[in-house]
Amino acid sequence: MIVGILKEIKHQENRVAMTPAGVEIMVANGHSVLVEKNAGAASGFDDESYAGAGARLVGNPADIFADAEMVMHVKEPQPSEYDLIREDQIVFTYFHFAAYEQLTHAFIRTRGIALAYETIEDNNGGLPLLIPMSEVAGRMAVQEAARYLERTHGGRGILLGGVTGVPPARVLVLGGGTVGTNAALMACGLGAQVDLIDTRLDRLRYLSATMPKNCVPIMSSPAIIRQKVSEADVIIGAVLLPGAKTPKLITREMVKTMKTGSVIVDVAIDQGGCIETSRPTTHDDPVYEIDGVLHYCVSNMPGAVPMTSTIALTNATLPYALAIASNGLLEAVREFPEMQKGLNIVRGHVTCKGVAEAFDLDYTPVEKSFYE
Ligand SMILES: NC(=O)C1=CN([C@@H]2O[C@H](COP(=O)(O)OP(=O)(O)OC[C@H]3O[C@@H](n4cnc5c(N)ncnc54)[C@H](O)[C@@H]3O)[C@@H](O)[C@H]2O)C=CC1
Ligand SMILES: CC(=O)C(=O)O
Repeated sequence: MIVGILKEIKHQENRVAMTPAGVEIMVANGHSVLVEKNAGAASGFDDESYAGAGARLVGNPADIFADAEMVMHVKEPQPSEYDLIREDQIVFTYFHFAAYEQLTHAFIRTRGIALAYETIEDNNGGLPLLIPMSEVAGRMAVQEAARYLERTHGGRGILLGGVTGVPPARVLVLGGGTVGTNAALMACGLGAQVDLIDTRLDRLRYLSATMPKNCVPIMSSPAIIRQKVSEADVIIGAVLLPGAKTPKLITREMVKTMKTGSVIVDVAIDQGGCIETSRPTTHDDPVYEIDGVLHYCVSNMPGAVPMTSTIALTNATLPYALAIASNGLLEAVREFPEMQKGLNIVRGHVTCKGVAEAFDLDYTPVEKSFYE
């Protein structure tokens, strides 16, 4: 198969969809890999290393869209790319359609095949292509919160861990999945007092048994969230309903009860965010203030640490990309059944229930979409 690796064009996105080591494996398996010039530069991979791995370097993204049967990105296609996507072309990337109505309608019109990293889901509810970036974003969330709590960055002027005789900051983490657990571990490591909220009793039981003593796993309810919000110095939003728009668990009224200079990091912003006052921001201008509370809502946080993130992402995506290239999409889905849930839009049909519900569109089961 001809596989295309595009340079990211989303603002301040520095990752790339495949490392030279990944390209070498694709080429060794008989595939042609087209890599856009400079695609890996910000992740520390120069054009020579891609050429050395057997890639053909291409100057113009339009040529990659024209030749490749599957194109790989990190983030969602941008408006300048919509018209380049061809019917039946596989686009393998993070889409987060439920948060982007314009992108959803544009992709439907292309009649291409959208295979979304973030909704590939195994039988146990695991999200193998979201996990590595959620690990990065969860860990980063605490770094960012610590930075913006500093007075010099507009925050309350407190240290997450406190010091002898001075209490630590209180951190509220909404969602005890990958982002939430990684954030809680980092905050605990720095000495903060952490409340970690989730809806799943079995998950809470596991977290109670494995998390440090300064982390308290708690069952989610509007009442407990209301109480904990008013006590928190930091809130980290890490809730997910795969494929769907994130529920708003914290209202503007609740944000008003927070202390001046406290910090919200809404990591879940890529699916719409779980706090009513959240709106997407960029690495250039990551923070804004509402009712005295700083909001950090960058929708591509791992893009700030591309050398770590690009390798972690390729480690997870490569087996799937290789299976598609070697055996075709349908056979690859038979080999890795979790990929079926990754198919969000197929030949003009919305095949992900969460996306259909977000925009009141017709839902078509994947099996039907290939034959209509
Ligand atoms: N902004 C960024 O750069 C990045 C954002 N993300 C996003 O972070 C979000 C979380 O991702 P993961 O941790 O991987 O998902 P996950 O599926 O591992 O965890 C989500 C957790 O939310 C819990 N949950 C659902 N409803 C809840 C409720 N009402 N109250 C409390 N908890 C609830 C679930 O039980 C689950 O444990 C996703 O939207 C993901 O796309 C991930 C990576 C980077
Ligand atoms: C998960 C995601 O959207 C990201 O890593 O940017």
